[in-house]
Amino acid sequence: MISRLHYITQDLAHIPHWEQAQRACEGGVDWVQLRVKTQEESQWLETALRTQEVCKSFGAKLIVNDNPHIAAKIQSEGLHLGKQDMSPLEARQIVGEKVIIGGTANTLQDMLKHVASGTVQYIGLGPLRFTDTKKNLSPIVGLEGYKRILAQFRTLGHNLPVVGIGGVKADDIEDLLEVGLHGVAVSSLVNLAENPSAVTQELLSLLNLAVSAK
Ligand SMILES: Cc1ncc(COP(=O)(O)OP(=O)(O)O)c(N)n1
Ligand SMILES: Cc1ncsc1CCOP(=O)(O)O
Ligand SMILES: [Mg+2]
Repeated sequence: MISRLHYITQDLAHIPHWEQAQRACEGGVDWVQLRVKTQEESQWLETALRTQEVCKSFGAKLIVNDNPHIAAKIQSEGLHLGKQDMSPLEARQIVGEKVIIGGTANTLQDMLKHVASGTVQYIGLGPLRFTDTKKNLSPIVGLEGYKRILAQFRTLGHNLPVVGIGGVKADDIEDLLEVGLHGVAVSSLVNLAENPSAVTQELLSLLNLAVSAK
């Protein structure tokens, strides 16, 4: 089952990835994506192992961003790949059949490519709006973009879960689920909050509310 809240760590000078994961898990998150951008392989592996320890202690799934080799080494539950990363089919050879592979999309064509691969199990579609968290951001999708792309995707008979990403705020959740997203992926909203666990809790209850209103 693909979670409705994908919590994502980020490189921050004042707090390591595993502590970020701990705060989000304390808020109830069960899906943690480790998104490391500035560490060499050996430090990245150490970070992944420490973050995995935290996730295991909370029963949360760990999704490694970008790096199939680290995902395979630590046997994480998942791996997320974008357009600039290894192809999901190639990565599948490295991580094996059991690992959940997610893929990034910015357009309907990207989504259809993931379906055609036969190996991607969820899609992260975005960005919803501008965000400082990612460099080289793809064109903004916006709420109207989600509405149009998801309607076309479902009309074509596809039912892969799709999560919205990029500048997502608590106030967006109701609208995003209404247009057909399965859930949302958030990073800085939680990581830069004064009380990250409380923000996580709030996001989870808003998602639950939106799901039960469907
Ligand atoms: C859930 C989710 N969706 C999209 C992304 C973005 O992945 P990518 O395009 O590879 O960009 P980076 O995160 O690697 O900068 C994601 N990480 N998670
Ligand atoms: C990884 C990624 N891909 C598209 S936007 C984004 C960053 C999401 O972070 P935030 O929730 O802080 O905008
Ligand atoms: Mg990537």
